[in-house]
Order: sequence, then structure tokens, then C-alpha cells
Amino acid sequence: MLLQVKEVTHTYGETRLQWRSSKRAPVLSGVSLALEEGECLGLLGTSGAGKSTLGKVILGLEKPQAGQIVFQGHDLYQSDRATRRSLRRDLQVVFQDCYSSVNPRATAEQIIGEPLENYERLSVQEQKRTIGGLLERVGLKPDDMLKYPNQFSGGQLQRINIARAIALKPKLIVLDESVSSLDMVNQTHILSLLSELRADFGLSYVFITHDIKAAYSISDKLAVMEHGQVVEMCDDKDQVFASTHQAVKKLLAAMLPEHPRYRSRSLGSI
Ligand SMILES: Nc1ncnc2c1ncn2[C@@H]1O[C@H](COP(=O)(O)OP(=O)(O)OP(=O)(O)O)[C@@H](O)[C@H]1O
Repeated sequence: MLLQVKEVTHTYGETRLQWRSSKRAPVLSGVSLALEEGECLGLLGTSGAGKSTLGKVILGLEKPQAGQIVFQGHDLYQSDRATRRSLRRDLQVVFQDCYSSVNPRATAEQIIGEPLENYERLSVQEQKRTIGGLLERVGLKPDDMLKYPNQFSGGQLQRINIARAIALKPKLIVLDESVSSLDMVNQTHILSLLSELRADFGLSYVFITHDIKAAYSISDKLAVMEHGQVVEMCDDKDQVFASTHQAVKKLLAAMLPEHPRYRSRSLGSI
């Protein structure tokens, strides 16, 4: 098992000691899920359900008050520094806002080169060659490494973010609404790029979104969150259509086209 999320509970702004007497509602309550190597889990839910918080907890960025994140057999928050550093290398992220995810004054070469400089000792020539190869792999040109973020479109910049995320050949990438701010055409292209990269590199994804159609298209299994809990776990994504939970029904309804005439057809063809 690549990743196990075990009974994770988290409340923002509280220490472990304060937690027992807390009056704040937890943002995550007893969340458990698991991911095998090479799998993609679609993590769904409406705004405020706790998806991004769970993403941060999985990435090692937000320590939960209770529960465990076991990644590659190690408890992420209980491991020593050296183990944690090596686990972090295998855990990468792509956020929704491609512009704020990068330093506007850095070139694509510097952006993609950052994780390589942190973890690999490549010669200048090797690093340039690696970055050129990564740019090509995400559908851009090696010469693009000289450009700055404002010289790319949103879709192109998200490709740069993806190139940075795969630079160290990680095991797991948390994709937090990574295609949500793109138009439909770019969304489709990026989703198919992500699927190709998953197959090529044996990557696993946690694909966080409120868009059930996008999640269905890329994922093997789906988890639906509401009020900080996983309320539906579909180990086979097609089980989602049989769900009787209100939160799932709402997500399915939001996906349907406006006109009732097209509703049944649309459901069958996603
Ligand atoms: N840093 C923070 N400090 C305090 N509260 C926070 C923080 N980040 C998120 N929250 C709160 O935690 C709850 C869950 O937020 P989270 O962003 O995890 O949900 P989400 O399902 O990802 O929602 P969205 O789809 O809108 O991003 C919300 O009520 C939010 O206001």
C-alpha cells in the first residue's frame, strides 16, 4: 500500500492539548482511506468539505491532531528528519492557481530546476538537458525554459507546474483543483497529459475537485467528503452512480446539463 490515511482528525488553530476541550468543529473527523501504487483517487466534495486540508495533511504540510499518514510504510509525522525529507521527495503537489504557484521573477528553467537543486546534484549541462526533456514531456519546447510566467498562457503555466511536480519522479502527486481554473479545452488536454504521465512514470494521484465529471474521467476510485468526513467511498468509480447519499446526488446533479432532455444521456456518457 502506497498511502494510508488512518482516522485523521484536524481542527485549525488548536494544539493537541487544547483539542479535548475544543468547541470548534473539526475540519477533518476520523478520515480514513488508502491508495495503492499507480492508483488515482478522486477526492470529491462541495466547498469547505475539507478536501484541501486533507491534501495538505497527506503532503506533510498540516500536522493533524489525531490519526496517522502512513506513506511508503512510514508514519509521515513521526519519522525522523532524514526519512521525512526522503518521503517528501516522493510527494509532490500541483495547485489550482498556476500563477501564484510560481515566482513571477523566475524563468521556467529556475521553476522546474528548484526541486532538482534541492535533491539532485546535476551538472549545469545535465540539469538543462533534464529540464528541456521535462518541458517536452509536458508538451512545451525546450527553448521555453528561458521564458517567465507572464509569457505563458494559463494552460502552459500549469504544464510548467506539472513538469516541476514530476521532475524528481515522485510516487504520489496531490492535484488540488489542478484543472479547475482552465477552460474546457485546456482541461481536457491537461487531464489526458496527467493520465499519460501516470502510465509512463507509474505515478499515483489524489485528484481533489468539486467536479465529478473530471474526477470520474481520471480516477480509479472516488471518495466523497462532506463536513470533514468521507461519506462515500467507491473502490470502483462506477459505484458512485448507485450511491444514495445526498452529497453524492448533489454532485451528480451539478454535473447534469441544464436541459432535462439531455440528462439521462449525459449521465451514461461521462
Ligand atoms: N488555514 C486555515 N485556517 C483556518 N481555517 C481554515 C484554514 N484552511 C481552511 N480552513 C477552513 O477549513 C474548512 C475546510 O476547508 P478546505 O479548504 O479544506 O475545504 P475544501 O473542501 O478544499 O473547500 P474548497 O473546495 O472550497 O477549497 C473550511 O471551513 C475552511 O474555512
